[in-house]
Amino acid sequence: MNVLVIGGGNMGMTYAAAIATSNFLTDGSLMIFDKSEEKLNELRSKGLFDVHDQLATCLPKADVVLIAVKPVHAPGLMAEMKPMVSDEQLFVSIMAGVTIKTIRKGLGVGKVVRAMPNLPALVGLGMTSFTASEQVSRLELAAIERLLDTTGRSIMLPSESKIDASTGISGSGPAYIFYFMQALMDAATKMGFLEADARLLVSQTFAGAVELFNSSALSPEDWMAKVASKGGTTRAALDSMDGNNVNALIQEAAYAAFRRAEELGKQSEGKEVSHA
Ligand SMILES: NC(=O)C1=CN([C@@H]2O[C@H](COP(=O)(O)OP(=O)(O)OC[C@H]3O[C@@H](n4cnc5c(N)ncnc54)[C@H](OP(=O)(O)O)[C@@H]3O)[C@@H](O)[C@H]2O)C=CC1
Ligand SMILES: O=C(O)[C@@H]1CCC=N1
Repeated sequence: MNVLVIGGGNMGMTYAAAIATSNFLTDGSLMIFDKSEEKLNELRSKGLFDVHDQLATCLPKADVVLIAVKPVHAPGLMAEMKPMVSDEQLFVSIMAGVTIKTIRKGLGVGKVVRAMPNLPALVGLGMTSFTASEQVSRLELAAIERLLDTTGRSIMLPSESKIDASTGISGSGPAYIFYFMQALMDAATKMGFLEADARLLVSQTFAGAVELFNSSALSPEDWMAKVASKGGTTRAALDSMDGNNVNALIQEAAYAAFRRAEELGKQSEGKEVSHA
């Protein structure tokens, strides 16, 4: 199988490197295409893949094409790709808010997988959700799942609406965690800790809590109860968060991302977006 990654930015480079260093490709080649000379030099210096600066030299040879450019570049890229693609090829897009319908129409093809990864893919701990057009076979889906899993874990979802929902949870989710980390670091700094110490206190606390959570089937609420003693410090903090409706506010934020993903999808299809 020949795989082509289009766009060698954060995500494209991450996927290409993960595929290259995994045992995903037992035969065929891994190609990567970008337009910027600086990016091309960086890609070449890795020595991991076959780097192309022309679509014509790589696109027709690809069995699977992973599209990893920014959504704003999608229309121009698809117009350039269209004369060189065939219905046998399978297209995997990780572009946020670009629907399968838009890609099928833009490229004039049938087999499209839409995936929503997240940034921890950079360190092999990504969470990717994906769904596919009905033209993609079970065998092809299994291969795509293995490809996505080179950057962490993946989950297949039944619809694009669920992809939009997962964008509000796992796609944008790392930023919510960083938000919480920043708030705790700000508190630590106010309490007089040096920034390096604040960073250690916060990062080890997050890492330890996640490790604990993954060590059993207990819910976050079960774990909260284990940390909090009656009348103790944790109860004081949790009561403060409950009093300020923090749970509901976090849910509202996740829904804001979900709604924005839906809006972007509609815009990619040229539909009006109502802000009612
Ligand atoms: N970052 C994240 O957490 C997540 C990102 N995504 C999605 O991943 C996609 C890629 O994001 P990211 O890697 O951060 O973006 P980057 O801007 O880092 O990478 C995109 C790359 O594609 C290049 N490019 C632009 N147009 C073309 C073209 N026509 N042909 C070839 N290459 C082109 C860009 O070059 P140049 O810089 O010169 O424009 C750049 O090198 C986006 O669609 C985003 O929605 C999805 C989930 C999470
Ligand atoms: O913010 C965004 O639009 C993209 C999608 C999920 C993460 N980053």
